[in-house]
Amino acid sequence: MSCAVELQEVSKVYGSFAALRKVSLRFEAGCCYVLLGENGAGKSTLLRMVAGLLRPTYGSVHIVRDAAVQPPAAARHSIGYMSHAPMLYEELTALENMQYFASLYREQACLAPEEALRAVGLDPALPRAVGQFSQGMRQRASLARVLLSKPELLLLDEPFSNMDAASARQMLALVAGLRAAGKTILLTTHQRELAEPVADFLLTLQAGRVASLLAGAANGRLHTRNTEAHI
Ligand SMILES: Nc1ncnc2c1ncn2[C@@H]1O[C@H](COP(=O)(O)OP(=O)(O)OP(=O)(O)O)[C@@H](O)[C@H]1O
Repeated sequence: MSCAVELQEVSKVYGSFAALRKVSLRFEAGCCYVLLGENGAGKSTLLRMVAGLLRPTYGSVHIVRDAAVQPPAAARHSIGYMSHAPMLYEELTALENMQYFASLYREQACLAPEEALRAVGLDPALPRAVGQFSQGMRQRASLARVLLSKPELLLLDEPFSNMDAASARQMLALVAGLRAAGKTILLTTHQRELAEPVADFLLTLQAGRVASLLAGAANGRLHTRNTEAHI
C-alpha cells in the first residue's frame, strides 16, 4: 500500500503574510517529488502541513491510501517526517536512540532498531554517541528514526543539507532505494542537480505559489517494486 496526497486550495497565513497561497496539488503514490524554491518559498510549510504538524488556514490536505481519504492526523502512522533538526539524543548511541524511539511505537509494528540502522548503512554496534557523529551519519541516523515506524509516505526536509559530497551521494542512494521500494517521497532541497536523478517530478514554489511542476529524470523509470523490502 502506498500513499497519495491531495492539497486543495491550501493557504497558510501568518498575520498579514501568506506563506502558501491557494496551492492545489496531487502527489501520486509511489513517486518521488523534489520540492525546489528560494529561501522562504514555502517548501517547509507545505511539508509540515502534509505531516499534520501545521493546519492550513484555508483549504484542505488529505492522505489517500487505497479507498481511505484521511486528514494527516488520522493517517499519522503512515507518515514519516524528517525535519531540519535531527531530533536525536546526542548523548546516546544510534542504537540507544532507535531503541528509545521504537519503544514509543507500542501499538504499531515497526522495524527492529538494528534493522533500521542497517537500512541506512550504520553499524548498530557502533559505541559512539550521536553527538560525535559526522553530519552525514547524523542525517542517516535521523532517517533511520523515521523508517522505524515503516511509513509509506516520507517527508524529508533538506536531507542533504550541510553534508560533504560523499555523504550526500550516500543519502541520495538511500532515497533512491526507498523510491524503488514503493514509498511516496516529498523532499525539499536547494541542491537541484544532486536530487534530480531520483525525482519523478520537480515542483518549484515561488512566494507560496506553485511556479512549475516538471517531470524529473526518474519519471517513467520503472520502479523495482520489492514487496519484501522492509524499509
Ligand atoms: N511561524 C511563522 N510565523 C511567521 N512566518 C512564518 C512562520 N513560519 C514560516 N514563516 C514564513 O513563511 C515563509 C515560508 O517559510 P518556509 O520555511 O516554508 O520556506 P522554505 O521554502 O522552506 O525556506 P527555506 O529554504 O529557507 O527553508 C517564510 O517567509 C517564513 O519566514
